[in-house]
Amino acid sequence: MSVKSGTVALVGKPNVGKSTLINTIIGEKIAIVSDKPQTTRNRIGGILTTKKGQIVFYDTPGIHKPLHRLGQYILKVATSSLAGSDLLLVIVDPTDGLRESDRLVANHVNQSRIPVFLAINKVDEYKNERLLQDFQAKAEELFNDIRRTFLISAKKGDGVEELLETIFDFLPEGKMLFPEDLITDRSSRFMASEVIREKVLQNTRQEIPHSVGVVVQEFSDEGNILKIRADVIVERSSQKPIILGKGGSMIKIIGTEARKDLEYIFDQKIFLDLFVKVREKWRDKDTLIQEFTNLRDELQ
Ligand SMILES: Nc1nc2c(ncn2[C@@H]2O[C@H](COP(=O)(O)OP(=O)(O)OP(=O)(O)O)[C@@H](O)[C@H]2O)c(=O)[nH]1
Repeated sequence: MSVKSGTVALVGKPNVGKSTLINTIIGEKIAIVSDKPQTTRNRIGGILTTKKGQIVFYDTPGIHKPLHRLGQYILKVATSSLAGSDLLLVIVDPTDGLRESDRLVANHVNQSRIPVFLAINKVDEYKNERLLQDFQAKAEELFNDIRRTFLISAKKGDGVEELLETIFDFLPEGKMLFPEDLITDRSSRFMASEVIREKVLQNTRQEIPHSVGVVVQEFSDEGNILKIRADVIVERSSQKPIILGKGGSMIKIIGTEARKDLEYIFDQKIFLDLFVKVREKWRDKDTLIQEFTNLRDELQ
């Protein structure tokens, strides 16, 4: 029997809901989510397999103006993820409006000459119909090759079913690209480092979230327990006490929340040990960026 298959890159400025949508589509946590822009640093594949076929969705970092070397790398991952996709799913956020950063996204998308589906996300928070129509018209003007526009809520799942059906209809006939029980192209080790980083992002403020890298030093399955030891890297010594918290209270919260999520994801008991380390200005040093962000493979 023939099936439909192809790759779809989720594209948009930071914070529009790309990672939330990929998690809703796959029905599992594939990509971490926070209310801070530039949460996603890597290209992360989420694999949807149904009777109709298989779609590989790529969550990409938000397209933005880079402020440091790490930002340049992340932008490169975001823009190079577009190439080779069968379809771009561009996400815009009416609660934030259209900004310069959406125009930056449109430049990259239009240059790619890949067909576009436009998803207007967070409609659960944006109920005024006239304003929404206005927003939709302005967003559609930005992109050259829009085939369809959808109003969705990635968080609540509204409109997502119709979106998926239409993507399947659009994709060519082909063969399954991955084994049918696989839901991501990322390793368990990668997931562990991302979930730890998510908990840092969710529990800290201002510049801390963006200054953090996570390196998994040990990941060993000891039968009845999965042992994970990881370093949380910050870029200034003044940031270390903030991550540790009073008497170690903050790192304890981060560790407990990460352990609970990882136990759910891996369906296994986990022993998680976290260490906070300082590497001055790591976000501006090439070798340290590759070491602390899992970007090494993507940038080759
Ligand atoms: N109300 C509402 N909030 C949403 C929806 N989708 C995402 N959000 C919120 O928007 C914020 C950003 O979501 P993410 O999924 O991390 O966004 P992203 O586009 O992947 O962000 P980057 O990694 O920075 O590129 C989070 O606080 C989400 O909970 C939605 O449909 N409705």
